[in-house]
Amino acid sequence: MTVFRWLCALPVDRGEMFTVFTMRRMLGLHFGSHFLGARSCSSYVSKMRYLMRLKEDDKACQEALHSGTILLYHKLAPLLRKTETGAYELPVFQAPDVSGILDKLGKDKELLNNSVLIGCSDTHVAQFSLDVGAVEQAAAEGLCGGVFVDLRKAFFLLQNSDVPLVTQGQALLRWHQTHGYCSATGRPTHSNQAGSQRVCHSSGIIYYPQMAPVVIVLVSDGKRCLLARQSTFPRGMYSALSGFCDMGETVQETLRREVAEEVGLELDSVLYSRSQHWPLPQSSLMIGCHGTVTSGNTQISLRGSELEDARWFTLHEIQEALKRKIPARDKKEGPSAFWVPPSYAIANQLIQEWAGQQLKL
Ligand SMILES: NC(=O)C1=CN([C@@H]2O[C@H](COP(=O)(O)OP(=O)(O)OC[C@H]3O[C@@H](n4cnc5c(N)ncnc54)[C@H](O)[C@@H]3O)[C@@H](O)[C@H]2O)C=CC1
Ligand SMILES: [Mg+2]
Repeated sequence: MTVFRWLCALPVDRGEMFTVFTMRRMLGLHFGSHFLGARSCSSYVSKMRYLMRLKEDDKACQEALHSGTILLYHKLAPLLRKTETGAYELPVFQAPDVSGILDKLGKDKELLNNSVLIGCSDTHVAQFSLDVGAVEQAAAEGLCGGVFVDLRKAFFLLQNSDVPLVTQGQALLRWHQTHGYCSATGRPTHSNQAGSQRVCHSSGIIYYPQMAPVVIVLVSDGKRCLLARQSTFPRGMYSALSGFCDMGETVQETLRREVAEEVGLELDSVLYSRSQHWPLPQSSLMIGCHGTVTSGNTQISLRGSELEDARWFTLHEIQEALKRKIPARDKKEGPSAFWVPPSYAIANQLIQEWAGQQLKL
């Protein structure tokens, strides 16, 4: 029995997720390699301390903005630029470039101060994102030499390594755009320079950017895996089961409930795999797991209108779907050929991980 199978055998109600986290760390599996990364610890610590300072010190953050880099968005659509090879990249600007563009478009250069901090390079060059939705889109595109693209589409166009920064930038901008008022007093809230919090001066309430916890689980019966589709998904796309955590639930309670609610199955065991920030439609922290059901417990029963279809797929079907161009456009296979979310999405990563483990059995 492989390590994967052995870990999967942990019962869902006794083998708490924490046990699984610890075991995976001890075994040096995926979790460890994500977590430790390749960079030296001291450079990482100094970066994190620098970012902390920028969040706490408005003056230092404003200085960092003037020497930093900025990603641009228009009504939350990131700016992309097509390269000579036909690939898309994320153009970055500096504060004087953005001031110049705003000036040419007749807008107040003060708009630059709405930039929010999203990270910094190894050499402490701060990275910001800014929404220039107040200016005319085509004029801004002309001056910036790119196009503002809906984030969903950008997932298919960008390199995977560019996606986390662009989604983080969009999510933080969206949060500011929807938290302009205090929910207790109705008065305006004010952001700090970094954009890491907003405060209502009248009530003193401080608001912090939030993500909703969501579980996503790839259920397997040992030989096949279960994927489902909502009617709003693009044609032919199936994904792993997912659902928002209810107030007061643990991760394993949500996993068990969502699988029971959506497909009428009872999970036998679960294994934490990885997590991902997902910006759509609003920020979620996706907690990705593998789940198993016993072979006598595989009869799917859909409830209500949430899922349009749910099916068991064989390893061969999954391998074909992973190879397929997405969205599926192969004329021979027809527009509704089965495909899975793009490689950046955690659903895809869970599917790939399952397929890899099946091949080792
Ligand atoms: N990155 C990835 O690979 C994937 C990401 N997702 C994301 O996971 C999220 C949850 O997926 P679903 O299966 O649709 O969830 P779900 O199964 O919990 O159903 C959504 C429904 O739950 C209710 N709900 C409860 N709490 C909510 C909250 N905090 N925000 C919004 N609705 C809430 C609403 O009625 C909503 O229509 C979605 O945002 C989706 O974009 C889903 C699949 C793959
Ligand atoms: Mg769901």
